[in-house]
Amino acid sequence: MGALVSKFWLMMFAAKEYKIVVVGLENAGKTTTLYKLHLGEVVTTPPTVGSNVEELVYNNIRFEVWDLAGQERLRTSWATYYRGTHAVIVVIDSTDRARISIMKDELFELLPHEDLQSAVILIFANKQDLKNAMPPAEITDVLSLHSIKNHDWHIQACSALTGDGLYDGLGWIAQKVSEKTP
Ligand SMILES: Nc1nc2c(ncn2[C@@H]2O[C@H](COP(=O)(O)OP(=O)(O)OP(=O)(O)O)[C@@H](O)[C@H]2O)c(=O)[nH]1
Ligand SMILES: [Mg+2]
Repeated sequence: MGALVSKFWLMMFAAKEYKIVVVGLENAGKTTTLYKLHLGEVVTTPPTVGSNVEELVYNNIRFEVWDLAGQERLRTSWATYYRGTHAVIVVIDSTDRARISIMKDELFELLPHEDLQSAVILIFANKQDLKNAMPPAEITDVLSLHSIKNHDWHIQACSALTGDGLYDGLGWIAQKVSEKTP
């Protein structure tokens, strides 16, 4: 009986873990975002090769967050992480006007992937602490976000350095995933 009860609680608890994958071009701020959320600190790391994974708890919801590598030769590995994903976070360097069209191509390549059909998409318009950052409305236009029809999406201005906006974005994901699987 005791074992049955603890299995029940384990299942209830386990049911509340959601998987997030974090993608974006190199230097966008994905790893900085992950560790600012995980540790509350800015951690300086070399460019990611492979991935980092950490658990975050927000509003009693557990997230397993996978921070992937953004360099061009490593982006082909993103799809190997998609299975079981509830949310994708796309981190944008809002100052990088030259390469945002590359991120648009990457975004529209990942959206139809079969493992992401029920995933919600959060775009972090990162580096808003810098003067020349594009505002979210401009990024929305350049990325043609309004043409996304099959996924819930949301854009959030943020700075992984100061932490501004990060929990607003995570809160949007928390709300969306718990609506889908109450
Ligand atoms: N000013 C500013 N700099 C940031 C911000 N977020 C990240 N950075 C800086 O951007 C650089 C790249 O950050 P990373 O988090 O390593 O970037 P990444 O997206 O993980 O890059 P890859 O691992 O190569 O894909 C670092 O020098 C960070 O300190 C931000 O919000 N504002
Ligand atoms: Mg990284």
